[in-house]
Amino acid sequence: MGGMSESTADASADRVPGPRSTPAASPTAPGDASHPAAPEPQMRYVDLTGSREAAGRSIRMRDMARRLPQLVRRSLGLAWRVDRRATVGLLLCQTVTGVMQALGLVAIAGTLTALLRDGDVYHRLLQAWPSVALLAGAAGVRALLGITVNWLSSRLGPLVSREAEQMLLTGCAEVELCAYDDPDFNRDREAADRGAQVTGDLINEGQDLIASGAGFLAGAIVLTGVHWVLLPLLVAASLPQALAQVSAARVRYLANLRSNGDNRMLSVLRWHIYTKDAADQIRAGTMADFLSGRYRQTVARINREDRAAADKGARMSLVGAVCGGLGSAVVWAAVVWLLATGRITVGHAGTAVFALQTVGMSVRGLVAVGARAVRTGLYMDDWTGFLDKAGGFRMRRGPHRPEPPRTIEVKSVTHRYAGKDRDALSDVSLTLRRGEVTALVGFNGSGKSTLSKLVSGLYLPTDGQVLWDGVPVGDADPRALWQQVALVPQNYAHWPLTVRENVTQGQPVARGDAAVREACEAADAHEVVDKLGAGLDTLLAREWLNGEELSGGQWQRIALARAFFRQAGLLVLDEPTANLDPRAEYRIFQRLRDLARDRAVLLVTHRITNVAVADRIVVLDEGRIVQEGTYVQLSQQPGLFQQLLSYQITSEPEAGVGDGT
Ligand SMILES: Nc1ncnc2c1ncn2[C@@H]1O[C@H](COP(=O)(O)OP(=O)(O)OP(=O)(O)O)[C@@H](O)[C@H]1O
Repeated sequence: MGGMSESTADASADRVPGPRSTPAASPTAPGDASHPAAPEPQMRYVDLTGSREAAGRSIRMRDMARRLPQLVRRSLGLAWRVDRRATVGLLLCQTVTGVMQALGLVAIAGTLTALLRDGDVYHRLLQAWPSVALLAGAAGVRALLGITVNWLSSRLGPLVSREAEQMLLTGCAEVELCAYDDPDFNRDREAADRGAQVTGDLINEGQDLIASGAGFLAGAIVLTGVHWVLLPLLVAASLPQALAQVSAARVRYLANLRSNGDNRMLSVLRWHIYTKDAADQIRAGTMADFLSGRYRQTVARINREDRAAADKGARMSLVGAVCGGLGSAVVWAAVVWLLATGRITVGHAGTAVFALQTVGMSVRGLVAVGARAVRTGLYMDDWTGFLDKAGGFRMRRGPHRPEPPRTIEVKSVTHRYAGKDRDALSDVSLTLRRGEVTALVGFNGSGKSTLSKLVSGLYLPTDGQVLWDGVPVGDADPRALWQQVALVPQNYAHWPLTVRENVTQGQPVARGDAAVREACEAADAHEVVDKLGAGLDTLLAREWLNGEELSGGQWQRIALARAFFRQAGLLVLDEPTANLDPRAEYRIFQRLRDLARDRAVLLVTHRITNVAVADRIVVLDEGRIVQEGTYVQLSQQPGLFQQLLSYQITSEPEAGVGDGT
């Protein structure tokens, strides 16, 4: 088959690439390595593969025949999207290859007919040479075209995969934040990620299908020209082998699907074992043996599935090959019979031999590549399905473009996370005002961070309303709304970018570095920057070339500078001083009043002694507001605030005393 790309022969096409994203979930039922006698729970990630299992079961001859033209169109569509000229080049090459194949077969007939004629050898050779020249020329052109097809396909494949990844990244940025709390969304996103990785494979597979199709057509035309009975006979003889290949492909796909949860588990374990995040705890906790044991157990389960699928596939292929062999014997017997009964000449019989080989190879190629393309198509369905509906969570909010808010009203808001059986917030009402600092305090899990995310429009409430100057956040254009939000979340990002980019978040302002330095000073991050080798140009990533690593508190100062840099009408600080030393913490709290002059500030903190800076303190307990007032009012009122205050005064008698400079 001219033009069939090298990847066709690559057995690695059976691989199922694991999800590459940072795992969001953590193992849920760790065993106890110190008590090997205790039965170890078989921890596995749940993987709901119902619909994909059904799709996998559809890898049958009929479905495959229906899907193949769609897949070729899809592969060409993708190629067209990234490089039109290369796509046209590929199609041209494949068409010419098919024509050359047919010409080659015709030339064989001409050569054999000339050579087998009566007369002297010299005369016969003279008559045969134009056909021999055509045969050699066609073979040479096909070889060249094959190389060109490989070259163009291998250029297009990676481009297509990168494009598919880009589309996925864009798709992910367009979903509601709550999507990430939904297990179905996370599973679909991982599946889509894997689909994006294999999109490039479809280019090669599409080309191989076209090449096989062209080879089949060329051989079929020539074979029918020799005698009409040969083609249907050959196709019928190839069927058992084709069926066996398709069944083996289905078995492998379903085995991969069954190992999906385990593959995800492996990627989670790999991430924890490889990366720096947990490296200290793996060592100090002597967890290496436990983790690699868990890894081995999971791999063993996957291997068992793979082995069973390989054995079953091999058995099917064997039966197919035996039936195929018998079928071929029938076809060859037919050729001999046609020759013996004078229905075809010796020259035609010779042509039939070559045409039979061409058609047989093409049919086998069509089935083998077809089965693989259908499997690739199923993975790609995960990708396109996800893009079409962004996992069902695409943001659909209104067009309103908010100004810096004067008031933000939270009106009887109730919020429940996906899959939870209780509300994180119940019937909460409060108003934030420009020029005021509002503090949220309460025990862990009382709903403070949830409320701050609702106020920022990151989540939309399950019930009730959050109104920015009277307009529900759901009616606002999310990008325009978030341009008015400066947020320091509890877990702020350590972007592997320069200090400048970390502060500007890639959105510099006209005042340039002067504004960046001002924000750094307000957050006490200037002390950090001054000590860095390249100042604002320093790359904050140790593993990277020329990068520098910051301490936890230094990172928090950068995160604060990031928020102070942003010209936004709402400043949300969720535990902004958790990692700061007492002096830095004191300074930040002192600056809050200044910052609140032209914006609304929402402060979430456990530093009860420091919330005196707030104009109003809201005390949350189990998702409900239980107290509200000034520091003086609440500290004199019996209730939860007094209780929280008493714990902190006992444990932090010195907090908030002087700046010590
Ligand atoms: N993404 C989420 N998905 C599901 N449940 C969540 C999620 N985030 C928080 N919760 C639940 O909502 C409740 C409130 O959590 P929230 O983070 O708002 O509390 P918090 O007061 O900020 O706690 P902390 O002081 O520990 O930061 C908790 O019961 C928590 O388990």
